Amino acid sequence: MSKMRVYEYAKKVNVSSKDIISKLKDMNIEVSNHMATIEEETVNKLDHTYNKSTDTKENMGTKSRGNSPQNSTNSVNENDNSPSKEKVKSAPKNREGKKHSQETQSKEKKVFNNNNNTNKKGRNNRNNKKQNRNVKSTFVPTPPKKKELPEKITFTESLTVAELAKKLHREPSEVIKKLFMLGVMATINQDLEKEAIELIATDYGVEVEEEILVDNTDLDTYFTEDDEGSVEERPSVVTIMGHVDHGKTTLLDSIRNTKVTEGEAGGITQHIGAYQVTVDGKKITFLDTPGHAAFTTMRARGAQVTDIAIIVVAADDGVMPQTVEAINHAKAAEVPIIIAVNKMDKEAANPDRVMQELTEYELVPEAWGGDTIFVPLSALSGDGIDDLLEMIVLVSEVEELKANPNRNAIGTVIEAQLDKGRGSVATLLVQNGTLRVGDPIVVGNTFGRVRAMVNDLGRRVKDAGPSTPVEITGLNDVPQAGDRFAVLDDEKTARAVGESRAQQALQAQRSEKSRVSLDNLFEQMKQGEMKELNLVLKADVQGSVEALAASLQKIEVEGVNVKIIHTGAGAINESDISLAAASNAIVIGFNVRPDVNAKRAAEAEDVEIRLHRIIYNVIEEIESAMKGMLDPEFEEKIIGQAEVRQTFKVSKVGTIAGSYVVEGKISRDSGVRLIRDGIVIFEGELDALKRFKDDAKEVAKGYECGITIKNFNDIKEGDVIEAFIMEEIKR
Ligand SMILES: Nc1nc2c(ncn2[C@@H]2O[C@H](COP(=O)(O)OP(=O)(O)OP(=O)(O)O)[C@@H](O)[C@H]2O)c(=O)[nH]1
Repeated sequence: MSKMRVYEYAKKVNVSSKDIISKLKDMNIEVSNHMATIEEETVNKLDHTYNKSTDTKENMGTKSRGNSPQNSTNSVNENDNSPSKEKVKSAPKNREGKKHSQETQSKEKKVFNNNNNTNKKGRNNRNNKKQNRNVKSTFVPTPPKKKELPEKITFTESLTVAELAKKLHREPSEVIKKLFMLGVMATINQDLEKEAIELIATDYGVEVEEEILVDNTDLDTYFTEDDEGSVEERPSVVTIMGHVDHGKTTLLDSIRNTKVTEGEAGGITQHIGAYQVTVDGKKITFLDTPGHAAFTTMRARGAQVTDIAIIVVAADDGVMPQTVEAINHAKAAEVPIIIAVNKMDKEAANPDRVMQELTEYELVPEAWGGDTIFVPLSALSGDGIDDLLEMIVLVSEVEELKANPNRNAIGTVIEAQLDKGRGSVATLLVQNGTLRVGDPIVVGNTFGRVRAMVNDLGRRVKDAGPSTPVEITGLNDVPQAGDRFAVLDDEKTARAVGESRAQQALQAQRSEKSRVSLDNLFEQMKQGEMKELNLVLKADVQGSVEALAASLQKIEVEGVNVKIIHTGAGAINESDISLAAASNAIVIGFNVRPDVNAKRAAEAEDVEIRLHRIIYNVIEEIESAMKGMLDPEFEEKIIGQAEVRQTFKVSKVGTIAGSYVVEGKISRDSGVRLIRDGIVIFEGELDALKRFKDDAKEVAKGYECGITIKNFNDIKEGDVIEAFIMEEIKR
């Protein structure tokens, strides 16, 4: 027998082409469709099968379809020597088949009729079994390589076609075909969108689930909401703001002195950046850094720690620029405002004026029909402070401030610094949960285990609940004020998260670094016409760093702004220098010195280090440095005049003005103006300046010269040629 086409053979043995294709597939012979040619050898094999089973053909065509799966299985069991037993048992094929028949059969008939239609195959498998049973010890087709479909696949974000195929235990080509049928054109390495993945999986009848990656290095993920049932009332956190000298510090001190010791007999207050007082059995937490700079710095870092803002206004001074700033900061943060009208003991005190002025900022006292609380007091004498505290308690109650003490602590860094004896010391404000000694913790880009906790009275404590400020030790590095912290379940995770956060921060710093490389600096300047002065700031304590940074960032010299690329507490180290070197920055040390390695590196890399002890000096120095690096400003200076006495027209050269220098000099590189009857006719550049036949660099007063002007020939006798240069003005 010779070669023949599938349909011819099907006709010959009186079965459908589809059956033949399936049969061939079972024999591991791929044919594309019913027109495909089958080799003689294959024909022989088929003959072998079909001839032997011609007596069962009837069964093949009809009965097998009617067979219950049970029968089918039984029939196989009878004929156990066949490897196809496993195949029959493979349930997913049925599942897959069912899916197909329901959803995509019609489509598949068009495209997958060649080899992929498992529905048909399933039926044929059963046919095979039937044959195998009836035709014992005949040719047994090798089982196809297809593996079972998985029950379920998962993916994160996306999968390539190849990855999806692998997960489905299918050939990529098969998946590509399916995608094509579903209207998606894809190549093997193409990333598939979620919809496409779901479409394919559903088509195979495989469950699919997208796994959302939780980035455990993002501290946000730990700042979760608590359910209603688990939260309890917590103390409010209060910030005091106001204009210079209106009495913020005095107020903070007098509250602390009168109240802290009252509650905690014998306690010696300790400055840790925040303290708590007890009023009518309720606690209030005060942030101890007066002024809105700290408040804003924290807010800028995404830390919302303040619940209530007290704005101090001196009754003898009234609303001042920083009062307004403070109001705006509080409003921007959407925290309730209480106005403390201070210095009421003073004769010049005029609380009505304060109230009047504040109405402009929508802060209207209750007595005047508004809802702003005004408390007249004297921070100095202590009068009215109790009223203020009562009002704070009242507002806290209205605000319904709640937290869940029974969870891992989360919160914000109030202050942090490097202590010679204790290492990294950080004041944390617990905002939710309870912080305990021994807790594994991630603080900003640092990590550790809470070694010791000290409260605002300098006492060691074992735990700290919501709204409590505590100073902790045990971190691997100094975090920054405004950094957030979270307690993790175990130290290993804390370390991993902390380390990877530090790494990320470093990378972010590096990428920032590469933004101001020599390669793109010019481009940047050209685009934004903006120059930046990069600075690395190091100071003894984090507080000074922040103060310094805030002041420096305020410096404005036209067109140039300060960019602080790195700050930190502690000595200037080698990494500061390498960062500065890479980003063309100046290093400023405030009350700190470079260590030996840093000194060496700075010399090698030619990095400038500026050491200061007074903030004002730093600012002044930077300001003048910035002025120096501005584009120079130019001023025009007239250097001379020449009278045109004669003109010569020379082809190719143009008009040559035979001139006489009447004043100053004319130089080769000067700009020129042609003046006729006192009117400037033309302004441009000198083209050539000659003395007789020779080029001259400059021609002084009293000498004759030949002048040509670039792109200008309309020169007449009697014209005046004025020469000028642009001179740089020193700032
Ligand atoms: N008479 C009187 N003087 C007060 C009162 N409160 C504060 N002062 C005085 O006002 C001056 C400034 O007070 P501070 O508490 O330093 O003011 P501040 O707002 O903290 O000032 P900065 O820290 O410079 O922003 C000090 O001399 C205080 O003694 C008060 O209630 N009555």
